[in-house]
Amino acid sequence: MNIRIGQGYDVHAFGDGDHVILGGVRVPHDRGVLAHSDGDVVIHALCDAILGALALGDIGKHFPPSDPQWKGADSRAFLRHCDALARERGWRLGNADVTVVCERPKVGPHAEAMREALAQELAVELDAISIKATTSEKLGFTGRGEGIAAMAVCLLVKS
Ligand SMILES: Nc1ccn([C@@H]2O[C@H](COP(=O)(O)O)[C@@H](O)[C@H]2O)c(=O)n1
Ligand SMILES: C[C@@]1(CO)OP(=O)(O)OP(=O)(O)OC[C@H]1O
Repeated sequence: MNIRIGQGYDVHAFGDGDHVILGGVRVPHDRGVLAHSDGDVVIHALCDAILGALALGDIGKHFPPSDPQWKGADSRAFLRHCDALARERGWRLGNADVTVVCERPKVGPHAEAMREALAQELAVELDAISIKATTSEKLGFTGRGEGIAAMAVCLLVKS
Protein backbone atom coordinates (compact mmCIF):
# COMPACT_ATOMS: atom_id res chain seq x y z
CA MET A 1 0.00 0.00 0.00
CA ASN A 2 1.28 3.45 -0.89
CA ILE A 3 -1.03 5.38 1.41
CA ARG A 4 -1.68 5.35 5.13
CA ILE A 5 -4.49 7.01 7.07
CA GLY A 6 -4.26 8.29 10.64
CA GLN A 7 -6.53 10.05 13.08
CA GLY A 8 -5.92 11.96 16.28
CA TYR A 9 -7.89 13.65 19.03
CA ASP A 10 -6.85 15.98 21.84
CA VAL A 11 -8.49 17.97 24.62
CA HIS A 12 -7.24 20.62 27.02
CA ALA A 13 -9.14 22.27 29.82
CA PHE A 14 -9.27 26.04 29.90
CA GLY A 15 -7.48 27.77 32.78
CA ASP A 16 -6.18 31.20 33.58
CA GLY A 17 -4.54 33.10 30.76
CA ASP A 18 -5.04 35.53 27.94
CA HIS A 19 -4.43 33.39 24.85
CA VAL A 20 -4.42 29.89 23.43
CA ILE A 21 -1.98 28.45 20.91
CA LEU A 22 -3.71 26.75 18.00
CA GLY A 23 -1.84 25.33 15.05
CA GLY A 24 1.24 27.25 16.14
CA VAL A 25 -0.68 30.54 16.15
CA ARG A 26 -1.25 32.71 19.23
CA VAL A 27 -5.00 33.36 19.49
CA PRO A 28 -6.05 36.03 22.00
CA HIS A 29 -8.67 34.72 24.45
CA ASP A 30 -9.83 35.44 27.98
CA ARG A 31 -8.65 31.97 29.07
CA GLY A 32 -5.50 29.92 28.58
CA VAL A 33 -5.23 26.12 28.64
CA LEU A 34 -3.95 23.75 31.31
CA ALA A 35 -1.19 21.64 29.78
CA HIS A 36 2.33 20.37 30.28
CA SER A 37 3.40 21.88 26.96
CA ASP A 38 1.93 24.95 25.24
CA GLY A 39 -1.33 22.96 25.00
CA ASP A 40 -1.79 23.30 21.24
CA VAL A 41 -4.69 20.88 20.66
CA VAL A 42 -4.47 21.28 16.89
CA ILE A 43 -0.85 20.18 16.71
CA HIS A 44 -1.32 17.46 19.34
CA ALA A 45 -4.22 15.96 17.36
CA LEU A 46 -2.20 16.23 14.15
CA CYS A 47 0.83 14.55 15.74
CA ASP A 48 -1.37 11.69 16.90
CA ALA A 49 -2.82 11.36 13.39
CA ILE A 50 0.67 11.12 11.87
CA LEU A 51 1.87 8.72 14.57
CA GLY A 52 -1.30 6.68 14.07
CA ALA A 53 -0.68 6.39 10.34
CA LEU A 54 2.82 5.17 11.15
CA ALA A 55 1.56 2.83 13.91
CA LEU A 56 4.12 4.41 16.22
CA GLY A 57 1.98 4.97 19.29
CA ASP A 58 0.85 8.37 20.49
CA ILE A 59 2.24 11.75 21.47
CA GLY A 60 2.49 10.83 25.16
CA LYS A 61 4.71 7.86 24.26
CA HIS A 62 7.15 10.10 22.36
CA PHE A 63 6.94 13.13 24.70
CA PRO A 64 5.92 11.84 28.14
CA PRO A 65 4.01 14.37 30.28
CA SER A 66 6.21 13.18 33.16
CA ASP A 67 9.34 14.47 31.38
CA PRO A 68 10.24 18.00 32.56
CA GLN A 69 11.98 18.77 29.27
CA TRP A 70 8.53 19.16 27.61
CA LYS A 71 7.25 21.63 30.22
CA GLY A 72 6.02 24.68 28.33
CA ALA A 73 7.32 23.18 25.08
CA ASP A 74 6.47 24.70 21.71
CA SER A 75 4.34 21.97 20.13
CA ARG A 76 5.77 22.73 16.69
CA ALA A 77 8.82 20.73 17.84
CA PHE A 78 6.54 17.70 18.39
CA LEU A 79 5.13 18.12 14.90
CA ARG A 80 8.58 18.36 13.31
CA HIS A 81 9.58 15.17 15.13
CA CYS A 82 6.51 13.27 13.91
CA ASP A 83 7.07 14.53 10.37
CA ALA A 84 10.71 13.41 10.54
CA LEU A 85 9.62 9.94 11.68
CA ALA A 86 7.36 9.75 8.62
CA ARG A 87 10.01 10.99 6.20
CA GLU A 88 12.65 8.59 7.61
CA ARG A 89 10.28 5.76 6.73
CA GLY A 90 9.66 7.02 3.20
CA TRP A 91 6.31 8.71 3.87
CA ARG A 92 5.25 12.31 3.34
CA LEU A 93 2.07 14.08 4.34
CA GLY A 94 -0.51 13.97 1.55
CA ASN A 95 -3.08 16.09 3.36
CA ALA A 96 -4.46 16.74 6.81
CA ASP A 97 -7.87 17.94 7.95
CA VAL A 98 -8.38 19.28 11.48
CA THR A 99 -11.59 20.25 13.25
CA VAL A 100 -11.40 22.41 16.39
CA VAL A 101 -14.33 22.18 18.81
CA CYS A 102 -15.00 25.10 21.15
CA GLU A 103 -17.59 27.78 21.75
CA ARG A 104 -14.87 30.40 21.94
CA PRO A 105 -12.46 31.65 20.76
CA LYS A 106 -13.62 32.04 17.19
CA VAL A 107 -11.19 29.99 15.14
CA GLY A 108 -12.28 31.11 11.67
CA PRO A 109 -10.42 34.44 11.73
CA HIS A 110 -7.18 32.57 12.54
CA ALA A 111 -7.65 29.51 10.32
CA GLU A 112 -5.60 30.81 7.40
CA ALA A 113 -2.68 31.74 9.65
CA MET A 114 -2.85 28.28 11.19
CA ARG A 115 -2.88 26.61 7.77
CA GLU A 116 0.12 28.67 6.70
CA ALA A 117 2.03 27.91 9.91
CA LEU A 118 1.39 24.17 9.66
CA ALA A 119 2.13 24.01 5.92
CA GLN A 120 5.42 25.76 6.58
CA GLU A 121 6.38 23.41 9.43
CA LEU A 122 5.54 20.37 7.33
CA ALA A 123 6.96 21.75 4.07
CA VAL A 124 3.75 21.00 2.16
CA GLU A 125 1.50 23.06 -0.08
CA LEU A 126 -1.12 25.20 1.64
CA ASP A 127 -3.96 23.18 0.14
CA ALA A 128 -2.67 20.08 1.91
CA ILE A 129 -3.78 21.57 5.24
CA SER A 130 -7.39 22.19 6.23
CA ILE A 131 -8.55 23.82 9.47
CA LYS A 132 -12.21 23.83 10.39
CA ALA A 133 -14.10 24.72 13.55
CA THR A 134 -17.42 24.05 15.16
CA THR A 135 -19.14 24.80 18.42
CA SER A 136 -20.88 21.92 20.14
CA GLU A 137 -24.07 23.94 20.42
CA LYS A 138 -23.49 24.60 24.14
CA LEU A 139 -23.52 20.85 24.84
CA GLY A 140 -20.93 18.93 26.84
CA PHE A 141 -17.60 20.21 28.21
CA THR A 142 -16.80 22.23 25.13
CA GLY A 143 -20.32 23.62 25.10
CA ARG A 144 -19.98 24.75 28.71
CA GLY A 145 -16.71 26.46 27.82
CA GLU A 146 -14.66 24.17 30.07
CA GLY A 147 -12.18 23.19 27.42
CA ILE A 148 -11.20 22.91 23.80
CA ALA A 149 -10.88 19.82 21.60
CA ALA A 150 -9.44 19.04 18.20
CA MET A 151 -9.78 16.09 15.84
CA ALA A 152 -7.39 15.43 12.97
CA VAL A 153 -7.14 13.01 10.10
CA CYS A 154 -4.20 12.74 7.76
CA LEU A 155 -3.08 10.80 4.76
CA LEU A 156 0.54 9.75 4.37
CA VAL A 157 1.79 9.01 0.86
CA LYS A 158 4.88 6.99 -0.14
CA SER A 159 7.56 9.41 -1.32
N1 LIG B 1 -14.90 28.17 17.79
C1 LIG B 1 -15.52 28.30 16.62
C2 LIG B 1 -16.70 27.70 16.33
C3 LIG B 1 -17.30 27.89 15.11
N2 LIG B 1 -16.71 28.68 14.19
C4 LIG B 1 -17.34 28.95 12.88
O1 LIG B 1 -18.73 29.14 13.05
C5 LIG B 1 -19.47 28.25 12.21
C6 LIG B 1 -20.74 27.82 12.85
O2 LIG B 1 -20.49 27.02 13.99
P1 LIG B 1 -21.63 26.02 14.49
O3 LIG B 1 -21.05 25.25 15.62
O4 LIG B 1 -22.76 26.90 14.91
O5 LIG B 1 -21.98 25.15 13.34
C7 LIG B 1 -18.51 27.11 11.93
O6 LIG B 1 -18.81 26.46 10.72
C8 LIG B 1 -17.18 27.83 11.87
O7 LIG B 1 -17.03 28.39 10.60
C9 LIG B 1 -15.52 29.28 14.49
O8 LIG B 1 -14.93 29.99 13.67
N3 LIG B 1 -14.93 29.08 15.69
C1 LIG C 1 2.17 17.13 24.75
C2 LIG C 1 2.46 16.52 26.10
C3 LIG C 1 3.96 16.74 26.34
O1 LIG C 1 4.39 16.19 27.52
O2 LIG C 1 1.77 17.14 27.18
P1 LIG C 1 0.48 18.11 27.18
O3 LIG C 1 0.88 19.49 26.78
O4 LIG C 1 -0.18 18.05 28.53
O5 LIG C 1 -0.51 17.60 26.07
P2 LIG C 1 -1.29 16.23 25.84
O6 LIG C 1 -2.20 16.47 24.70
O7 LIG C 1 -1.94 15.79 27.09
O8 LIG C 1 -0.19 15.19 25.31
C4 LIG C 1 0.74 14.57 26.16
C5 LIG C 1 2.18 15.00 26.12
O9 LIG C 1 2.87 14.34 25.11
